[in-house]
Amino acid sequence: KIMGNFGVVIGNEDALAKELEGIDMWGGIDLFKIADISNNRPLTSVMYTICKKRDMFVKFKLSPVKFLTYMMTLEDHYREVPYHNSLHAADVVQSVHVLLSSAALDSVFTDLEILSALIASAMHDVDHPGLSNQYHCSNSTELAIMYNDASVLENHHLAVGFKLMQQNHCDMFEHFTQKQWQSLRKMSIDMVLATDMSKHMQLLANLKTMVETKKVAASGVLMLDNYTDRIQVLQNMVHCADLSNSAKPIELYKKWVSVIIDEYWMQGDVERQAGLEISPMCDRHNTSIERSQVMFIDFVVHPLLETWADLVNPYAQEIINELSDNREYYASLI
Ligand SMILES: COc1ccc(-c2ccn(C[C@@H](O)CN3CCOCC3)n2)cc1OC1CCCC1
Ligand SMILES: [Zn+2]
Repeated sequence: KIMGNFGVVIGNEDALAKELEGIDMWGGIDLFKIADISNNRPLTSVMYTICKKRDMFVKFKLSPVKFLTYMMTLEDHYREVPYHNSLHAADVVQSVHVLLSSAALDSVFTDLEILSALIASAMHDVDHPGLSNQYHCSNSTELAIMYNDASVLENHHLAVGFKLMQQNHCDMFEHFTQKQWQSLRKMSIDMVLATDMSKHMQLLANLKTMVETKKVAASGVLMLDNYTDRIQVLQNMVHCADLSNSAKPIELYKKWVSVIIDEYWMQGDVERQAGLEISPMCDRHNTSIERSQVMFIDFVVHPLLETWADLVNPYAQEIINELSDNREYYASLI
């Protein structure tokens, strides 16, 4: 009875059903609660529910059993770190699902592009060690050597995510044509590599250019007529979802702040122990949580989400409003 209604076998399906009702809405689900009632399978249950809703099993002849076996294996390969665990992956999957549903993107993307964005989101931080790229490169760790200091973590997440697909009973894309497989793989790789924060400025610049030159059909949907434009919108969508905590309802946002700070401070402790320079905002003995959130919103999150809102205007205004309210909340605590 692996099938359950949400891909996971638990005692209380109806409690999970209740919690997942808001899955199509921005901030509509509480992943911390879903982790509790899904027997700590938030990623599997969210991904299964969304793919079911989007009829992906029929569209791509996916074996639900193989899909679930892969998703549970993928979820098992997320580490028990405070932030970059399967809860965060589930959050990014659900956020991408909502961003994809924006009216401005209505029937803009193909089913394969949508599936690729969901798969990329599900695997985008798998086996994250809770230590940053900077840490790996500064210390020439095994991963840094493996990937020559270039998007070290992101390359690792992709390698793990795709390697697991080759495992027994995990080959859910067995019915894909070579063309479909190559396309999904290339798009997923391009999206996950774009979650490297060192690519943020370049991604934002591309998005701004797209907004300035955007072509909109009479129906109001975006016109994207080449791979470069299409993948840039998908990359920015996943990147927005990855950094969207501060644009969610304040109670959820506060939970994300407490776990990301734990991870930053754990990294700072490792650096202090090793006599290394402590990374920005990672020193538990001198970080103002409120000030750093306000700065992160002002310098990173708001510029990105505001540009995204321009692209899909006016369908992301609620996200911008939520972000501004949350910024004021932390600014008032400084
Ligand atoms: C809810 O707040 C956040 C949500 C997500 C992130 C976030 C996502 C990816 N990153 C990048 C790090 O994975 C890499 N860093 C390099 C510096 O060392 C620590 C590791 N950070 C950050 C957040 O706040 C930070 C803590 C105070 C202000 C900024
Ligand atoms: Zn992430």
